[in-house]
Amino acid sequence: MEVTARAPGKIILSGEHAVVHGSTAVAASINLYTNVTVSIPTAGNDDSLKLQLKDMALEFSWPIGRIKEALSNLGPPSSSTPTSCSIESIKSISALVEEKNIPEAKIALASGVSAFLWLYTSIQGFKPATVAVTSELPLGSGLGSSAAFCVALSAALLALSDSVNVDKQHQGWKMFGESDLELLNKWAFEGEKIIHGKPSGIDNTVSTYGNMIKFTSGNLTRIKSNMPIKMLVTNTKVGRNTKALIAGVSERTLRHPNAMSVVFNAVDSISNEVASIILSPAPDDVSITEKEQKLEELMEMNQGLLQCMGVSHASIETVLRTTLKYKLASKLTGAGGGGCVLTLLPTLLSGTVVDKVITELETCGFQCLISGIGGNGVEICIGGSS
Ligand SMILES: Nc1ncnc2c1ncn2[C@@H]1O[C@H](COP(=O)(O)OP(=O)(O)O)[C@@H](O)[C@H]1O
Ligand SMILES: C[C@@](O)(CCOP(=O)(O)O)CC(=O)O
Ligand SMILES: [Mg+2]
Repeated sequence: MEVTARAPGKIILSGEHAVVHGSTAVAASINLYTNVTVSIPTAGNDDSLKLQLKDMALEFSWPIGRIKEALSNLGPPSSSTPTSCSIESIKSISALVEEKNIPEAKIALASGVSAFLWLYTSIQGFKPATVAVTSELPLGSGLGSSAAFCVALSAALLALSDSVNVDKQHQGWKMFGESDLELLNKWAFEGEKIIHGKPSGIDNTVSTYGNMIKFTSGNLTRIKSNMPIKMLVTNTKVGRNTKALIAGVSERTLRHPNAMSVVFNAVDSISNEVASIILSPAPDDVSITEKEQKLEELMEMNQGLLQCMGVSHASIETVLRTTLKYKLASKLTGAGGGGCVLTLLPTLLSGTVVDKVITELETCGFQCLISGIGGNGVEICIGGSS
């Protein structure tokens, strides 16, 4: 039996980090996906669990007996009850990951492999399987690869469990029903906790549901955009770690609680305004231009507040300076500290200017892409035979 799931990455239009502290944020899915295929053998003598990270040509394999021994404290799997990984289980899982001697240059993968082991054993138990992963998303760049990985993995694993109802006859990509989406989003959040430390849940939620969402304290409101939004995404290619950046903001908050609370409140107002601008009707080009100008100003304000939180970076500042030469507004997206920067491309901006700004950014060594935003969330495709 084989199931493939694909889940999109995301951009955060406003509110990253502050959303971890209860402020509102606005995010949209992008048309770059992570694919996870889970193959469960029906018979045979291969008694191991394999994780193949195809893009990196890496394979990790554990004898099922070894996993059982390490996680002997786990009861039978309960796929309908999302459970947090205890400190004891995370220690056992870390030991299983350490045995694989991940090369130092790729050690950031360790948290993803740990999340994999937790989601797999919690949903499927101690069954042998091969899990293959590919991704169009750059890892650790602010486009939510960690959430897309957890969402696609949870979807494929749940599709093979008794907890969700999937039409096994249906050919091609299909979506889950509303209650199944809620369940898989909760599982993905448990995986994201292992990777991010203290996630807000916005990334797994937008990857699960797709489109555009407003998110506050675990609650989502779907947003139907009333204007075309075109974003240039510039990857500075400066590596960083979301978990460390979130922890840094929390430490700053402990040192300066009053000042940071004002910063988070300002971000909350910005995100609510961003959402209402996107939602409000725009009957003609003039009103679209007015809305774009307001969004640009709010992006600049949000970027200033992200600097206050200490998550900007010299490479991000270079992108800001470069795009400003063309009168374009930018802000970092995701955790910052490097990673990706968003630049709003107004509808009436000429293609020549877009080409010029991209050329100049690429000359600095950055990578640019114009992503489609607001597509479907997670989807699955049943394949193979039982
Ligand atoms: N396709 C994948 N395969 C394995 N691990 C992944 C994959 N995608 C993401 N991860 C895990 O998520 C981490 C990146 O997450 P994070 O630092 O939150 O950045 P982002 O979510 O912005 O890409 C990776 O270092 C890895 O541990
Ligand atoms: C910084 C944060 O707001 C977004 C992190 O996004 P990413 O992992 O950098 O793609 C954290 C979170 O909301 O969980
Ligand atoms: Mg992440």
